[in-house]
Amino acid sequence: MKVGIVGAGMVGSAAGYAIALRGTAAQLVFVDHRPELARAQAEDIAHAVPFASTTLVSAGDYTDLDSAAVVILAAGVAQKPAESRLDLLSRNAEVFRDVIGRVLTAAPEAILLVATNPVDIMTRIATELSGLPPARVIGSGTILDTARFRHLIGRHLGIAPQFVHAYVLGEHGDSEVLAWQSARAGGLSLPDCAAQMRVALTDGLRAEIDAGVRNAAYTIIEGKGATWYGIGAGLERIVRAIARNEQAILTVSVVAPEIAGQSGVALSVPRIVGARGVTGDLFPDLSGAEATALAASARLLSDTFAALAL
Ligand SMILES: NC(=O)C1=CN([C@@H]2O[C@H](COP(=O)(O)OP(=O)(O)OC[C@H]3O[C@@H](n4cnc5c(N)ncnc54)[C@H](O)[C@@H]3O)[C@@H](O)[C@H]2O)C=CC1
Ligand SMILES: CC(=O)C(=O)O
Repeated sequence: MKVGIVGAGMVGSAAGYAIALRGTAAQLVFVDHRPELARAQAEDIAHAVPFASTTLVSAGDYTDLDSAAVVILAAGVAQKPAESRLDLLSRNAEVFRDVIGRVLTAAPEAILLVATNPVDIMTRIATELSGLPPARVIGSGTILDTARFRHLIGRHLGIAPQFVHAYVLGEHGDSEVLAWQSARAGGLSLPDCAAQMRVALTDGLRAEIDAGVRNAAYTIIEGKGATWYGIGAGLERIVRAIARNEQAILTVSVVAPEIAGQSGVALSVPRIVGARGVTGDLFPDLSGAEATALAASARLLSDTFAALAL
């Protein structure tokens, strides 16, 4: 399978590195409006391949995306310290107006995988600009927030995060919703698992985990200017689900006819991902407060999109 990556900065290159190390794609092509950056990233990542896989890594222009099955969109500006993801919207909408048509001319059959922030609204914009069915325009959504949630729960309980089933829903951003009610580990609810592992799961501890997930990007950006490893691995995970037609359950963002009281909004719930893109949604049990917060998150995304003159 051929994968294209438009935007060869920190996120695009981290995704490409993860894909090349795991051999998820047979061929990987970087495109950037700074061609020298795309070339340098491709060359650097190609030098990792002999240690790991047989992925052919190159840089090119849009025409080199021909026959790509997936194109990752990681082009645009990223947050500076104290900026929110929503602050990036008008600048990155402009980038997508430049990029989407060119990608589809070269690779009309591709699934678009959006990473650029604010990712939910950029997914909605990419869906509108491309005219593709929503199943084929997938935002990375809260895949990263879900990983952060599983990491913190697993660390607290003393179990590997792969065995924690807990999801972050809604916006990939400040209004996201940690779905505690449905979270499980080892077939147990979290309170039961915590009791059997003899660890406390107090309200204070839940609040600490909530803040750790919600504020992770701000803390990391404060420390090193941007985040890239987590999302790079998350993007590889989505590409793998498509490449292997896994029907994996991942929290990704697609435009839905109606969700959490809003129509046409893109936000994350657990979704089934395979070769045809997203083919189904799952709705975890939510507490009353979680359902209210999800509706508020959907409303925020809907209102922000409506305020954007496309
Ligand atoms: N979805 C998620 O969970 C995450 C999303 N992000 C987002 O990913 C995006 C990229 O972040 P970084 O890689 O850190 O930024 P970066 O600045 O390192 O890379 C962005 C790249 O886009 C390129 N670019 C800009 N305009 C372009 C255009 N019109 N055509 C082609 N290429 C263009 C730039 O030359 C640059 O190489 C940001 O919007 C950031 O907020 C970052 C982390 C996590
Ligand atoms: C930057 C960003 O969206 C994140 O790390 O969550």
